[in-house]
Amino acid sequence: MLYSNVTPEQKRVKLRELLASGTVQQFPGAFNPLSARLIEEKGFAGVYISGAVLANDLGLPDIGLTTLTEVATRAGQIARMTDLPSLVDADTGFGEPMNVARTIQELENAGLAGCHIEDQFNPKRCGHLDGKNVVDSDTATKRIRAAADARRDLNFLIMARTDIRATDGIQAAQDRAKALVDAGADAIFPEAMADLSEFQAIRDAVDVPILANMTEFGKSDLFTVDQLQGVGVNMVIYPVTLLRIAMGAAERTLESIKAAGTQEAEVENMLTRARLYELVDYEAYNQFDTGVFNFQVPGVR
Ligand SMILES: C[C@](O)(C(=O)O)[C@H](CC(=O)O)C(=O)O
Ligand SMILES: [Mg+2]
Repeated sequence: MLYSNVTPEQKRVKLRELLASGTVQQFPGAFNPLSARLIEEKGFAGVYISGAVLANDLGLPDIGLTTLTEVATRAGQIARMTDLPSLVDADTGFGEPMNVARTIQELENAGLAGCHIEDQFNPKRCGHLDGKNVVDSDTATKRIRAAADARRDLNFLIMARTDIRATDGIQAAQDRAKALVDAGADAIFPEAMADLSEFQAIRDAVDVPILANMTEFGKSDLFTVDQLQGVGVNMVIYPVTLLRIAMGAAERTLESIKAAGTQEAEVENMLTRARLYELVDYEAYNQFDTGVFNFQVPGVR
């Protein structure tokens, strides 16, 4: 009932264990708190909270318009609804190193297990689009050092994302990954890898866990868990997948209602009322104090 009873500290320990397991851990992107429940129920290892989804959900493009407050608030709402560890996309960390330090503490306060901070210039771009720019190594490593020093829970995961592959190639990505690890990064997110051999190149360059971003319509093919396991990847995210599929269904349904004058044909594709109640654990609320409350809805389907 209400929120997860697993503490943020426990979730951070869990995330560390998952990343040390030697097998690829799948983190689908939750587009709202309820979808995090679904991700947990279906047996995934953890929940990813995408900056693109957060921005797009507000009707905005993913170009660094969202604020720390918006991201920490929404990520906290998602994280508290699941027992799983949640990793959030903190974009460029919302400013200079001191802002990055505050970002980390706010995300700790919001109950996240970790976050990633990237080396793009502001305004940032989607990592799979052309025309993005990266900061120099000094600026990038200062961001990560500030992040690592700011945490009060040493298990809060600081993942450094580098977008440098697109601008300077895979060798530069290897060098940048090494520098970010030296600056205190616990894990590396090499963005927009062209193929599996590039993930292998990053694996060869650093000893920390690495993440694969399997976003659709991007620069990378959609590799399977087995393929990613083969090149030493530790964690895979499907950041925008659930939002894309949900919005696709919403669009088709609106068209269908418009054309048919009723949603009747779409009902079979819907989450039923009973299933929705199950996901929000309606029954537990009923049990809370049956003497005072009685929310029973007999025969719900
Ligand atoms: C992972 C990512 O940073 C995100 O915000 O989810 C995006 C995903 C996308 O736009 O498809 C990215 O820059 O790759
Ligand atoms: Mg992002």
